[in-house]
This record gives sequence, structure tokens and C-alpha cells, in this order.
Amino acid sequence: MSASAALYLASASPRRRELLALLDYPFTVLSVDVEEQQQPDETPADYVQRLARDKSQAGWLACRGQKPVLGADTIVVFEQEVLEKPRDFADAQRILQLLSGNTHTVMTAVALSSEQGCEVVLVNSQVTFRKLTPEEISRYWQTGEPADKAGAYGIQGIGGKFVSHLSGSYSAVVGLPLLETDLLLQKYCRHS
Ligand SMILES: Cc1cn([C@H]2C[C@H](O)[C@@H](COP(=O)(O)OP(=O)(O)OP(=O)(O)O)O2)c(=O)[nH]c1=O
Repeated sequence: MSASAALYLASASPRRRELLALLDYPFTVLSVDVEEQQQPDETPADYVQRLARDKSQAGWLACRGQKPVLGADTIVVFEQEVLEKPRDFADAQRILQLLSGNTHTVMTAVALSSEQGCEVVLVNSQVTFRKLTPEEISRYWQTGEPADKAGAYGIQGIGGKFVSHLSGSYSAVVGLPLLETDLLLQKYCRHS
């Protein structure tokens, strides 16, 4: 890590990297391997917070506590069902048909591990989609955009044209809530 880095980001997501770079804290990316599997008795809110905490704590162990470690997780929730990244086209079709013409919740949890322990913050946003046709869903899949995104869409990309309403945090939907992350960094990290 560079001598001036204030923290590690335990994430492979390019969106999280770009969003964190907007805040005034130099950071280094760390790779962690955390299994993403919801437990039968786990609520969506508990699940997303556990994953963010697991990513952050895995990073904290990997860097042997050298610097604070930020981890995050984003899930899409519709009628209590967690819709993660689509496995294949059929899964993306099913997910996007559920979202079509409806309002869903995007939950993003951010966790920061430091010598003071691990603090987790949960941000919920409501996103409404206009109705989508099967042809639109097929064309959208072919762009490649849905494949690596929770809920099979990216609000920051082509998927933005499906969104008729957003209530909450745009940056949280993309993967890292800027306001809440900045407050965590102010609490636990030095600027350089
Ligand atoms: C809903 C939505 C999700 N997403 C992305 C954010 C996350 O990168 C991804 C959800 O998957 P995550 O498992 O939260 O994150 P990740 O696997 O991409 O990265 P890492 O675990 O290494 O931090 O979906 C968008 O980019 N735009 C959107 O509108």
C-alpha cells in the first residue's frame, strides 16, 4: 500500500472504487473472498449487513490491522425476496419481469473495520421501474450490463432509462452511499 493511503477498500467492484475516489481519502484496493449465501432464517437487511461486515473483517485480517478497511454489499429486494446478480439470461429475465412496473428496495450496507471494531451502516432506497417488454429485457441482457449487477440492472447505465422514480440515495444504489461512507471515514480515518 502507498505510504499515504488512509484505508483499504475490500472490493472488486469498479463502481465502489470510482465512488470512493470522490471522497478525500487515499485508499488501496484489497481482494477478499467472501461467500454470498443467505441463510434460511436471515432477513434481507441482516444478510446485506452481514456480507458488508464479512468483507470488511476479511480485509482487516488480510492486512493484519494496518489501516481501516471498508467493505460494502448491495442487494435488490422485491416482496422480501433477495435478487442478487443474475446467474444467466433466464434468471435476468425472471428478475427484470419482477421489477417491471413495480417498486423495489435497494439495500446497501457499508462496514468499516478498525482498531475500534466494526461499524456497519445500512441504507435503503426505493426504486420504481416502468413496465418493460420481453423484447426490451432481451436487448438489455445482450448489452452485457445486467450480468454483474444486483437486480440485473445498473441505474448509472442503460438501466437508468427503466427508472421512473428513486427515493433514497443514488450512490447507494450504484454500490456505495457517499454521505454515509464519508461520515464513517470522518470517524475512523485520517485524511493522509
Ligand atoms: C442495483 C445496482 C447494482 N449495482 C452493482 C453494485 C455492486 O457492484 C453490484 C452488487 O454486487 P455486490 O456483491 O454488492 O458487489 P460486487 O461483487 O460487485 O463487489 P465486491 O463484493 O467485491 O465489493 O451491483 C450497480 O452498479 N448499479 C445498480 O443500479
